[in-house]
Order: sequence, then C-alpha cells, then structure tokens
Amino acid sequence: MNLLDELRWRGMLHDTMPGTAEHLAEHQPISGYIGFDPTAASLHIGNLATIMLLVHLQRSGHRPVALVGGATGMIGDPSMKSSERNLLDEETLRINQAGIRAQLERFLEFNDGPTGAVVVNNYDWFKEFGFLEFLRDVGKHITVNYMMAKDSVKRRLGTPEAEGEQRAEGLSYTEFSYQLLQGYDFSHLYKTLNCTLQMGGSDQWGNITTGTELIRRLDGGKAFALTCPLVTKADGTKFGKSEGGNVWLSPQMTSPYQFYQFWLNAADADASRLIRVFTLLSEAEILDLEAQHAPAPHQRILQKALAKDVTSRVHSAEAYEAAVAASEILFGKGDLEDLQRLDEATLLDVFAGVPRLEVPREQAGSLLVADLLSEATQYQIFPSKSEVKKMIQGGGVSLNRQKVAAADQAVSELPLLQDKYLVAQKGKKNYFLISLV
Ligand SMILES: N[C@@H](Cc1ccc(O)cc1)C(=O)O
Repeated sequence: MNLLDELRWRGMLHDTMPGTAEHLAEHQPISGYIGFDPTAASLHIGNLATIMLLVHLQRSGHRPVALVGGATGMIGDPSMKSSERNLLDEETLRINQAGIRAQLERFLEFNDGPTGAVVVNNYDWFKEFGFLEFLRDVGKHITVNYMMAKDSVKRRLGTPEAEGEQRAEGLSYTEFSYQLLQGYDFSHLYKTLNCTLQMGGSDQWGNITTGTELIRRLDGGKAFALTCPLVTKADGTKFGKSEGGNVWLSPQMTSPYQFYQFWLNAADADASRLIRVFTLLSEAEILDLEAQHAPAPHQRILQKALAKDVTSRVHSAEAYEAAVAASEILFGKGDLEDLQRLDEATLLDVFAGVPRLEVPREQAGSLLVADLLSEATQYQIFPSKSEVKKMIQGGGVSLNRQKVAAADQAVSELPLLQDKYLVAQKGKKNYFLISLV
C-alpha cells in the first residue's frame, strides 16, 4: 500500500502539501525526514507517533532520515508553546542527544540498500556556520512578515494590549529564529541527501513550510510536506501523561511495567485510534480485534493487543512477558519466586497503590511477625495484635506470598525482597508493603 493510503486509514494524516502524493508515486525511493530535539534524555510516546511516520515511510519503500536536533535543541522550538523556555546547558544536551539517537535507531532498519535509514545531527552543520554568514545566506531570503504570519508563533506575538488569556507572552529573538534553523535543515538535507519530504506533528507545519520556501529560494528546488494529527484523548485530557508525568520510552524513566499499564488502561473510546497509530497491525487484524472487543469491552481485548505490540516493540518481548507477569501479581497470581524476579523499580510500581509501612531495620530484626504486623494498625488492616494472631491461625495472612505459619516466627528469618521489602497480604486482596529502612 502506498504511504498516504496507509497513513489515511490509520488516521495519521493531517495535512499534505499539494503534489506530495504524486511525488511519492513518481519517485521511488524518495528520502523523507523528521527532526527530534534533545529536550530530555529520552523520547516519549508523543514522539513515538511521529517515529511511526518514519517506520511507515520505510515500509512503503522510501528512505527514512531521522534528525537529532543537537543545534535546534539549543534554541527551543516556540511552535504552539505558550511561553519562552529555559535554555538547556550543553552538557545536558549532549547526554540527551546520545540517548535519543540510540532510541531512534531501534525503530528503523539500517542497511546499504536504497531504503536503509540514515541518522543525522544538525549540530554537525550548524557548529561551523557563522552568524553573519547565516544572516546573509539564509535570513535574507525570508521576510519577518512571512515568519510572523505562522500560526506556530502568532499566539506568542498576539496583541500586547490584550488581557488575560489573550495576552501574548512575547517571544525572544532567539526562539523567533528557530523556524529559520529548521528551514535551513530541510534545505541542507535536500542538497546533501536529496531529501524531498519533511514530516512531523501538525504543530510543525509552519516550520516545515519555511523549509520548502527556503529550498525554493536557495536551491530553486521543490520539496514536500506531510503532518500527522497530534494524538488526543476522547475525554479531553492530555494524551501521553500518567500520574508520574510523561510516559517515556527509556526503561530507566518509565519502567516497562508502567509503560505496559499505560496502554492497558487506555479508555475504550481511545483504544481504536491508538491501536491504528501505535501498532503495525493490519487493518484486517484491527477490525477483527474490534469485532471481538465490542461485545465484551471488560475483557479489554483491544487494550491488551495494543499494550502487547507497543511494549514488545519499544522494550522487548521479554519485557512484555515480565510486565504481564507483574500485572498478575496484584490479582493473586505468582509465588515468592515471581516476587523475587521483580527489580526494585517494578516492585514499587506494582505495589504503588498499596499502603506502605516503614519499619527501622534494627527494630524489625528483633520482632516477631505478630508484632510487626500489628504495627500496621495505622492502616486499620489489622485492628489489634490479637486479631493478627487469629488471622494467622486461620491461615489468612501471608508474607511474600508464603503463608505465615506461626505468629511467633522471627522477622529476621523471613526472606526479604531486594534485601528490603516484605509484601504482606491479609486475605485475598488486602496488600501492604513493608520496607525496612
Ligand atoms: N522542531 C521539531 C524538531 C525538529 C528540529 C530540527 C528539524 O530540522 C526538524 C524538526 C520539534 O520540536 O519537534
């Protein structure tokens, strides 16, 4: 299937520049690029939607070029942002760009053929570009009037006399110049890699068209553009955030377990759109899943397929299996060994919603199980020490998934998780996490 048709049925096509479809059809392969600024150490799932554009470009027989914005990241894109951002220091930028480059490489295929992916960094061509040279060779071709007319900067320019929401924050000369840098990138890639297409989220349209304009003026060439819609949620809240903030692609910043849970918890109203954008499942496969999902939404068939596909691709098949196993622990599955397999971050994620009790290590060492558990009265899980004893005798208490046999067992004899934690369970569903501090 050609790229535009593929993107269209997936709901991933927002805007295309006239002539883009013909250009893609006539020239096989073309090179198309998307830029990613190193504003954080990792990309997040908002970026994943645009990464998928590159993946589809490659699958439809073209060459994907991923650009790491080592230079543009030093400036900060004002597109659709309501306020001026702080500059990142160079050390942070260099760390971030290495991380992002490695992530981008995971999603694309590299080979010597005509569709093999390319990764570039715009710092490489900007680092030696002098200011005067830039003003004379690039800035001279674009009017301020043209730059100010972009939706992406308009809201920051606003009218200074306006009040409240309408009041413009203003825009530094630095951020205002951003579109020229991105525009120049496109013209540079046009010249050096014969790159004739730039893609991105719909907020990038203004910057992309500055590029096609520069290509026309500087190189007398013609280049094309396509954007995808920003992913939204049916309930109007921002897509891509969980309680802990952004959902990152780095397993150090968002554990594969949390990542998996994020997709699993997608609303029914969003799942159909998300599975089209974030997985490579075919239309027939998705329609089939939807048909299974509709009569039994509580089984979350769509969400499970979505979570499986995305977690396996972003992390790995093993990470996906581990996330499923961890998810089942709260539903009563798994034994001591399964608990021991969880790394500390995942253990804390799994039991994130569970009451937490901190007990000084020296004190715990001399306690009996019944004493330790009666410490938990503040959570009113065990109303009294005698209640603890009674429940233990009835076989209703377990620690780290092992039934507590006797109330006078010494805490020091219990196996700790990560040398620090005990998962206590009263009956089937009441958990709490004891950590020795
Ligand atoms: N401006 C883009 C990133 C980008 C940077 C340089 C480019 O040449 C292209 C795109 C963004 O913020 O998402």
